[in-house]
Amino acid sequence: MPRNRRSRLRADRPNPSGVHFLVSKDVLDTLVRTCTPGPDDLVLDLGAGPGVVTAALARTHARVLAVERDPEFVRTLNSRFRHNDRVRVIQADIRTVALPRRDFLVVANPPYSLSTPLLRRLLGGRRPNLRSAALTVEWGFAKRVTTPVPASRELAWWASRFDIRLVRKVPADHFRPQPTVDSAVLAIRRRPLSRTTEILLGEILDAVERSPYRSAHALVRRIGLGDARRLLKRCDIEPGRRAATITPREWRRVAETVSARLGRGTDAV
Ligand SMILES: C[S@@+](CC[C@H](N)C(=O)[O-])C[C@H]1O[C@@H](n2cnc3c(N)ncnc32)[C@H](O)[C@@H]1O
Repeated sequence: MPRNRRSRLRADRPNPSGVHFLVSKDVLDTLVRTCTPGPDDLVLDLGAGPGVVTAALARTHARVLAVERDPEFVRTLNSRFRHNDRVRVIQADIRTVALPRRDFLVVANPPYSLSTPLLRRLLGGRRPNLRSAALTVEWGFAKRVTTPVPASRELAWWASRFDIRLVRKVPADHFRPQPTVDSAVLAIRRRPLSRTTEILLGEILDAVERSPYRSAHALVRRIGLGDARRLLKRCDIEPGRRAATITPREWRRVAETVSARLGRGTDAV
């Protein structure tokens, strides 16, 4: 049977689990290049399947942790990487598997149904050890998490602590079976921030969630961050703007400015 007919048949097979395997070398290269792991890095492939991403990561000489729930795939992975002591296979659920206590990277094509719980785990914790990630996600999800003014407090929190960038669109035919929607490669990079900035940012985002229609000036004054008008001007934010229109990056600048002021022990903004 001609090759394209065979793959068309595979693509047409019902896929109740919603699992889509990557069949594009180009996308695989993009995923790896986005994170550029090296021999000193620890990289997680979450939802490793038969190991196409794991194999690409192994070629970078990074230490690789392949996490997979399905026992059959785990057997395949163990057999495929049995001679590579830089690759460890773990049979576990990516929603609960213990995350490394040291800095790590994630390069993966995880199940799309788990995109939100996964990002919640990777980006949402108090002191995230995730340094950077390259993930495939549904196109709509990618748009939601990269919009400049996120729709929820949780998305704003992620965006204020990490650079989240849409690297490229990935057409459905880059997977087997084909998903019903297009996908995207998402790049995520941690932006370190001090504990004080983190606390201030949390307070600001809480206040925005409570009072999205309040002006930035009224909101900052209510939180008690000093001379609100001066602080906002210094951060290039028009004080009359509605709180909900201000980007997480701009709020982060406000929190950093206040934090730096507190660090110097002076009230001057
Ligand atoms: C989209 S497939 C990707 C497989 C492979 N990474 C690839 O790109 O070809 C997702 C994989 O995650 C696995 N999986 C689904 N739910 C999981 C979970 N909760 N924990 C761990 N693995 C899971 C599936 O068995 C499947 O192998």
